[in-house]
Amino acid sequence: MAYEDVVPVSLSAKFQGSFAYFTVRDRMSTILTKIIDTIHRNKNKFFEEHGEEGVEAEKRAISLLSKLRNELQTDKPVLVLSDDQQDTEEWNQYMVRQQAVLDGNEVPSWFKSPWLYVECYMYRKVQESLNLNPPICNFDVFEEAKNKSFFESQLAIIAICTYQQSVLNKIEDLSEEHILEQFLKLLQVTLWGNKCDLSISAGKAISQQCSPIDSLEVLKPYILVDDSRSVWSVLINSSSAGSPPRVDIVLDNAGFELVTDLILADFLLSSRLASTIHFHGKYMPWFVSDTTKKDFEWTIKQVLRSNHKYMSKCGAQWKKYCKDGTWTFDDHKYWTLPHEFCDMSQVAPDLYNDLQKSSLILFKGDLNYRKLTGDRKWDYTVPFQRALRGFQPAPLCSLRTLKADVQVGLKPGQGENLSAADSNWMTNGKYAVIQFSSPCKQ
Ligand SMILES: O=P(O)(O)OC[C@@]1(O)O[C@H](CO)[C@@H](O)[C@@H]1O
Ligand SMILES: [Mn+2]
Repeated sequence: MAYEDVVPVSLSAKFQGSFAYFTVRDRMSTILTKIIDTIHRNKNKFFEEHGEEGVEAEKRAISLLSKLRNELQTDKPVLVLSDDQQDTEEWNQYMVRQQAVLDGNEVPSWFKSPWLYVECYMYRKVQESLNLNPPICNFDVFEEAKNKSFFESQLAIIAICTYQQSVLNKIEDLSEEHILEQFLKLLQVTLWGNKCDLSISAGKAISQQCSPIDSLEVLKPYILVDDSRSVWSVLINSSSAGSPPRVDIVLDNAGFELVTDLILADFLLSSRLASTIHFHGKYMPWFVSDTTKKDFEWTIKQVLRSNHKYMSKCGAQWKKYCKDGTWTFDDHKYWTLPHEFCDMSQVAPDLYNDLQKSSLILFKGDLNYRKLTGDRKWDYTVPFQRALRGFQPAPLCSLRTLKADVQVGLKPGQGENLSAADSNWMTNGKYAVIQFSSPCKQ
């Protein structure tokens, strides 16, 4: 690869006092404690479903997770996976590669290895502790928290569904300029929806309480890079060329954020800016609030079942899209591997080839941004495209609120000014980017 020569180091807990260090030290072990607690609280459910075998499985899973938490807290080496799943071998090979990049006598461990790797590894190990205990292997340890955050955002969901129906009612009469205006609004709604992730708060409920449309103007100054016009150009150029494009959305969190993604997807179809939407989600519970297939289907069902007229109208339309194939959902295993996205064409060529058929890929959220940029110590002014290191299956855009200390594509001095004004600007979720990259620009 042409760029391979100068790649900055990975963020890691080995940099004491860094955000990665505090995440590995505090947030990740809190999350493990909550998981242990959740499994324990569900003991009766396991007994009802599987009898004594379910209770035994609960005990064994908890013992594996306690061991894992202890290994994390004492910076023990990371261990091979032994649950014999489709991705087990891939994970173990990745560990061997991590070993190879360390000094001869060091082994990959929680505080020495790249943060991206060990954080993904923790969620995969949680799944392993369940996989090794078959009666409870399909238990989603985060389901309760995800569903709770959906219900706690009810008012905001009603507000956005009501707004959506008012736009859709008049959509046939809207000029291109008005469609653009609505598009920009809904892109920002889905952007700020990314504030609602449950991993940064170590599982503590975060919901959207007020009307998302009303806050857009106030939030605008916090968008550090806004390439939304380039995103618009891709859509409008392909649709005026006669074929409304396929748009892919690489989802992040369930709950309010997912609803905002579905609202945008619906709008793109209703305004004929897109002809199909391909959603991508997680194959296993991931980073607390990430969307699995079950969450995706559950959310649409809940919206459809609502007593609120406009909310259920949205749900009915979304169900129809799923049924007739206008919306598809894919949970490729690559999204729950620890790789930077620049590895995708080699590690998962099937997924890369599929994404190449898209006209526009929207990447939601912070973890996707970390994987797009490799979670490395880039200078703030490095162009986004450079940080992608050749990952460009199609025009793509990251919609992300900043919750990790990696940021590229800023103007000279912009990062320094932000640091002077707000020392936590990269991690407090107050700021956001709409960052675009297109193969044509290469
Ligand atoms: O991808 P998301 O949901 O926007 O954020 C996930 C996330 O909160 O998890 C990590 C903390 O554990 C952060 O690096 C990251 O911001
Ligand atoms: Mn997430």
